[in-house]
Amino acid sequence: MELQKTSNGHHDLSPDRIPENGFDALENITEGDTFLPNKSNGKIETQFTDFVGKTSFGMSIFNLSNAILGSGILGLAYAMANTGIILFVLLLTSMAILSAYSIHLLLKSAGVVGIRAYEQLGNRAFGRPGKILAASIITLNNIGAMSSYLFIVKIELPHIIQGLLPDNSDYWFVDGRYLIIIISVLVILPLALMKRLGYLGYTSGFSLSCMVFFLISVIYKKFVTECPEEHSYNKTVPTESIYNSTDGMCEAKLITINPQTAFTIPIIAFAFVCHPEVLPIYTELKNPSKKRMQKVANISILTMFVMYLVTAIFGYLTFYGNVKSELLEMYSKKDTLMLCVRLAVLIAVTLTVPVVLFPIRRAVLQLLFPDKPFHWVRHISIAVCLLFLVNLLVIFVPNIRDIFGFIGATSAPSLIFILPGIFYICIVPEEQEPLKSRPKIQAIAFVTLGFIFMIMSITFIIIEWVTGKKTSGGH
Ligand SMILES: NC(=O)C[C@H](N)C(=O)O
Repeated sequence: MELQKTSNGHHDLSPDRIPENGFDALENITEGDTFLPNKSNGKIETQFTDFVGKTSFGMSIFNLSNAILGSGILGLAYAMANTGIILFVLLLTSMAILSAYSIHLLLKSAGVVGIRAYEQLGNRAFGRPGKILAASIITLNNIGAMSSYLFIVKIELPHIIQGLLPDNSDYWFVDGRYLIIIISVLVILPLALMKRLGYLGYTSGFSLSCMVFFLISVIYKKFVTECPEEHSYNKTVPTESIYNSTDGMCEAKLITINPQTAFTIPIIAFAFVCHPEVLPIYTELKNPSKKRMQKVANISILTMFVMYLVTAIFGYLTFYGNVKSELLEMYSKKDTLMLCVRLAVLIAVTLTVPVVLFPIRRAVLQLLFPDKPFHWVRHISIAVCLLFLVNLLVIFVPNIRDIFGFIGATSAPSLIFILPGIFYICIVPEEQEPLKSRPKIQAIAFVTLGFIFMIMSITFIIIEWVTGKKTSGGH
């Protein structure tokens, strides 16, 4: 059976298996006697005795690729414009490798104790506070992902409507702020009120096809679009190019640094987050073994790496220094092909919003009302509050870059680097790997790197926000 979407809006064990109000229920399954540590060949291996995964190797790759792929792809050309091609490729490659290493740490920790959910690793490492911490970071990440999806609606729906209108008049219904409220109330809320995700969980195939369609169009457009010499988007701070002496907006830079470079690592980190999905997908895998799951992860990461690189390069080589933090926004409103791409991406992200909302609500219910049975009032009010909060955020945040930046600098390094490293250090027993053994030292270095990324990114982003506001008086 295919997985359903979960923590970052992607895949989940079927709701029939994990009850709506379910972290503790999950904990009973995962940490009870359903997993039998099996000491064969002198190695401790844990088997999922209650559950036989049925998802094939290929389907698992598809599911994990879907978990990785999201709105992050739209920000990568902007990231490349602010680092230059070489620096970007180096950073993207490093993040892909580190992301695969992080999955190795998660799989190894999960293998020791037989756990199938990210939060449960937190529980195993630090008890309830660990579980609450992991759940809160996943929730923050999901709220960020949800906001970025809704932000795309805010930017793109007006473009689609304008593309269909004969004139360019500024009607109220081409204002993205009103449109997201309308879409939230008429489309997202009713879907979010369903008791179960049902078929919504299966939209992943559709989303992936939309993104492939987007990718092909971005490549095609590179060859038929002239670089806009004079674009309405004004850079407020001059670009300082190390490699090129001239500062033309229509030439490719190999290495460049400017204040917006601060957003590069967060955008790339955001784009690779899929880590809360890895263990549920592992549980569903047919003939599961760590090696097999690592292969699934490596292939998915490699595929997404190629997709990200191609999008960034062709997006950048179409618009060069003019490119905005949401690539789609750059294309002409009157272009029929791009109108179709916009529509496809828009439907995909709109359907993903309620799917991302479900796990957030589950976490909130679990944290605030742990032992209470299902109740419609709680179910509905949490969805309404979450949507209200995300709408407010999307209305007041001026740029999708700020969402990528904030989430990519806080929850993304925590989910990719800090938590998996710490879980590994705490969960893998000293007898098996002492603190001074190579794998543990590597894990410690990995956690440190995560903290460095986090502190560096947050500092640079705050500096950019403060100085950027001073020079431009807002955006
Ligand atoms: N936080 C996430 O789940 C982001 C996802 N990797 C994306 O690119 O949209």
